[in-house]
Amino acid sequence: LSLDTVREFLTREEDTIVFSLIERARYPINRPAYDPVHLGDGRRLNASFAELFIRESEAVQSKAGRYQSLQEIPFFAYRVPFTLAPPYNFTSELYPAATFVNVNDAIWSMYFNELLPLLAKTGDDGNYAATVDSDLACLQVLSRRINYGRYVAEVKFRGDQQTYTSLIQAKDRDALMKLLTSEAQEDVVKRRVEKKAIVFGQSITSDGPIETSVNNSSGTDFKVNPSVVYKLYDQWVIPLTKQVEVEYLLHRLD
Ligand SMILES: O=C(O)C(=O)C[C@]1(C(=O)O)C=C[C@@H](O)C=C1
Repeated sequence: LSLDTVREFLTREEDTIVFSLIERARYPINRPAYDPVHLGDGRRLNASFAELFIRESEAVQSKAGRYQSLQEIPFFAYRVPFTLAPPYNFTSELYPAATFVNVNDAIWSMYFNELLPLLAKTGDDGNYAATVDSDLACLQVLSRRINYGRYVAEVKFRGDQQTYTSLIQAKDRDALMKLLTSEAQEDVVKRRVEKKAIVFGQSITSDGPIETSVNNSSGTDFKVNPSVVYKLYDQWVIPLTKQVEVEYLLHRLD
C-alpha cells in the first residue's frame, strides 16, 4: 500500500463511476420507484421500491460473500451465517478498530436527493427494475470509492506517524483535515473525471473525431453532463472521502 497505489485505485474507480452514471442517465427519473410502496390491502410501507430492491439485492450478494472483502460495505446490515462463495482468506491493510468507519448514510441521501435529479430527465417509462438496478450500481461504486478513504488515510498515517499521532491524540479534526488535503491533487482529479465524462459519454462514429472538451455550455451532447460529474466530485465525492479519512484517523489509535 502506497500513495501511488491507492490513488491508482481511486483513478480506476472513476471509470466505473462515469459508466454507471451513464447507465442511470439512460432512464427517465421514474418517480414511482422512489415513492413509498402500497400493498394490495391498502397499507403503505415506509420503504420505496428502490429501497426494497437494494435490500434484497444486497442480501443475495451478502450471502454470496461480497462483504467478506472490507472494500465493500453494504447500505443495510445483514446477519448472514454462511457464504456460498468459495472461501478466500482476505487480509486487510486497515487498522482493525477503524475499519468500521463509513459514510454510507450520507452517500445514500446525497445520491437520491441531490445527484439523481441532476442525472435523470423527467418522465416515466415503467422500467423500474432496470432503473433501480442502475441506482444500485451507482451507489455501490460511490460507496467503494468514498469509503476507500480508509485506505488513503492508513497510507498517510504510516507515512507521517509522528505528526498524525499528536493530532489524533489532540482530536484536532481541523488540523487533520488540513494535513491530509492536497488541493493540487483534488484539482487533477476533478478535471480528469470531467474529461472522462466527455470522452466516455459521446456517441462514437467510425470516422468522426473524438471530442476532448465541451463545445456547448449545456453539455447536452453527452450521455451524462460533464459538469454534473465535476460537481459530483467537487461537492460530494471528495469532501465525503476526506470525512472518511478524518473519522478513520480519529480511530487509528483506539
Ligand atoms: O489522493 C489523496 O491524497 C486523497 O486523499 C484523496 C482525495 C480525493 O478524494 O480524491 C482527497 C483528499 C485530497 O485533498 C486529495 C484527493
